[in-house]
Amino acid sequence: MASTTVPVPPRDPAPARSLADVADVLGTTVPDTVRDISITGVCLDSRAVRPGDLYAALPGARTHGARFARGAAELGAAAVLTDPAGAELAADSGLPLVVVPAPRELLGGLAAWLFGAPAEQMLTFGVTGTNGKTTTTFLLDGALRAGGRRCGLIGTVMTRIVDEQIDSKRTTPEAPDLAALMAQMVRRGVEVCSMEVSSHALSMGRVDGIRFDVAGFTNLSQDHLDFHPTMEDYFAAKADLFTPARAKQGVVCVDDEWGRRLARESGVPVVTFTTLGPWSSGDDFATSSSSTIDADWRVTAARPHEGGTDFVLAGPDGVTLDARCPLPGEFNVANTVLALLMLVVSGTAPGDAARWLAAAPAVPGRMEQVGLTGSGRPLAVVDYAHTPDAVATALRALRPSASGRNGPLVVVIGAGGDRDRDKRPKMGAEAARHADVVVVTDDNPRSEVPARIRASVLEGARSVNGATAEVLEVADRREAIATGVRMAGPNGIVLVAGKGHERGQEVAGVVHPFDDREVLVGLLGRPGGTQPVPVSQGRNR
Ligand SMILES: CC(=O)N[C@H]1[C@@H](OP(=O)(O)OP(=O)(O)OC[C@H]2O[C@@H](n3ccc(=O)[nH]c3=O)[C@H](O)[C@@H]2O)O[C@H](CO)[C@@H](O)[C@@H]1O[C@H](C)C(=O)N[C@@H](C)C(=O)N[C@H](CCC(=O)O)C(=O)O
Ligand SMILES: Nc1ncnc2c1ncn2[C@@H]1O[C@H](COP(=O)(O)OP(=O)(O)OP(=O)(O)O)[C@@H](O)[C@H]1O
Ligand SMILES: N[C@H](CCC[C@H](N)C(=O)O)C(=O)O
Repeated sequence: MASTTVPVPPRDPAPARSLADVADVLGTTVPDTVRDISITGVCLDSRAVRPGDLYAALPGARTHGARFARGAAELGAAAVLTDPAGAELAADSGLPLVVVPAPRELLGGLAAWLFGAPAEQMLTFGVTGTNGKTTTTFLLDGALRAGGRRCGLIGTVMTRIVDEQIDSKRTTPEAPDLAALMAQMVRRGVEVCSMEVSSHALSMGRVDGIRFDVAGFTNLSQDHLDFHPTMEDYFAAKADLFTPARAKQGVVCVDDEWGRRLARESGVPVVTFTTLGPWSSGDDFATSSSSTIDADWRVTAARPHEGGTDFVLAGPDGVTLDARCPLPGEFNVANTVLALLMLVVSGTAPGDAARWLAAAPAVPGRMEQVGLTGSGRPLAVVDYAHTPDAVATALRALRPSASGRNGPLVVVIGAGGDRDRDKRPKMGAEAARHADVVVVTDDNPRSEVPARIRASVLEGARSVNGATAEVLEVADRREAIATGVRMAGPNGIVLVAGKGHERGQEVAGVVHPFDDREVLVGLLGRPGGTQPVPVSQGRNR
């Protein structure tokens, strides 16, 4: 089906409610003089207010939204919801104020109420974890489409309502936008919504007011330690999705210790699975029975092939299922099993789920082969690896292909500014451990000094004992990619990591158009269409 793209999320007005009713839902009251004011929406960004909105003026890390109440009034806001500090700041806006101690905590419930609890009118899948959320939601969405369902998708790469594509501002939208989006989905007959649930979203109440039919957990490894003080806090944020207020049931990958802990501590019933075992690449299925991890389902055999992996999944009561991961990279088997079991626990027959998943399309910017290869050109792959674990995972997945081609494995890598500083040297170190050549460059420096970020990545790359990788610094990303292509040579592989589907490079508050894939196409030429990368996968953990 052809897709259309619109620049901003669609938002229909909500059914009109009186300000008195709104205040009542928030557990407070408003003066009689303003009780009949009509509210037809809620918005927490003064710049996006529409006539009739309740402007939620929230305190933040950088500023207080109440400072922008006058701007909201100019755009037609009908009233302001804020806290006592905001009430003072918003006093000159001329708008009626609804004042509560912690407005962010009430926003999700309010938005859900205003829009008629849209999440309850669809089947909802929520996926969390450090890596794999986008991939798993795309797999769910692709499978359900293959099964003929009308679908909605919300995540980092895009938001989609049936066949309409909308750019995503972030991984998980703020609660008012989410409720409005879901109301649109319901209006357009969406039966199933698959969405990513970031730890920021869970911590900041963006999914309050939604109780997912099935929650899924991929894995946990270091990221976002700028926002979460510790890994423990990061885990707690993710684990919160597995509580009765947020989900009815869950599926948990127990390949890592965090997943095993989540399975033990989950507040909702969960089905667990592991993909670990001595199965490995090769022409024949290698079987495994020795994994000691306790899990309801396990991958017992696997056979990688061009563009994916066929595998056998064994479940309770001796059930076995032949399934296919339609994406390259062994790590995608875990994402596929997660999607498969989320479908199964929601009532899809296992055989149907496996068949539909095998037909799911590739995910933009995830292990995506770009540009022409052969005739003196290397194999170029764009991947969104932007954590130490993902960098290692992506490079491990490509190593067998590099060996097969008898060429070097080159990675072009940077780390984002205004994000977890501690992950930078670790990303550099993983790059040096798993690649032959590391080209360190910029990746959205944002407000930081780019050279300092690069220095941190370089420091990690150069500190690995015994690593033989050649480490280069090329500040300009376009030039760095060209260097990576050159260094890979005709037999090598160049992995351009970190930006995946992104179409901009954010420097000092300005987003400059930039797409790794376009740069590679410029260097290597455009094939008939992008295909999944033909990695011959070995064990890559
Ligand atoms: C840490 C974080 O997530 N912060 C988000 C949070 O910021 P904040 O509460 O500190 O707000 P602030 O910037 O101080 O502003 C205060 C209030 O004034 C409002 N405001 C501000 C300026 C203005 O002109 N008008 C206006 O109304 C803002 O909307 C906000 O409500 O609320 C803001 C309003 O929605 C978000 O823009 C901001 O996201 C920032 C930009 C961000 O980069 N978030 C990223 C890290 C994020 O959320 N990422 C996760 C994915 C992570 C993953 O990879 O797993 C995501 O779900 O996207
Ligand atoms: N199950 C997995 N285990 C380890 N690494 C993975 C897994 N799935 C994906 N990755 C790696 O992580 C990168 C990001 O994958 P994906 O976009 O699916 O994750 P995400 O959780 O949505 O990330 P983000 O929250 O930053 O959007 C991929 O490009 C790949 O390198
Ligand atoms: N969702 C992640 C994406 C990071 C991607 C990378 N390109 C960067 O800018 O750090 C974040 O916002 O931290």
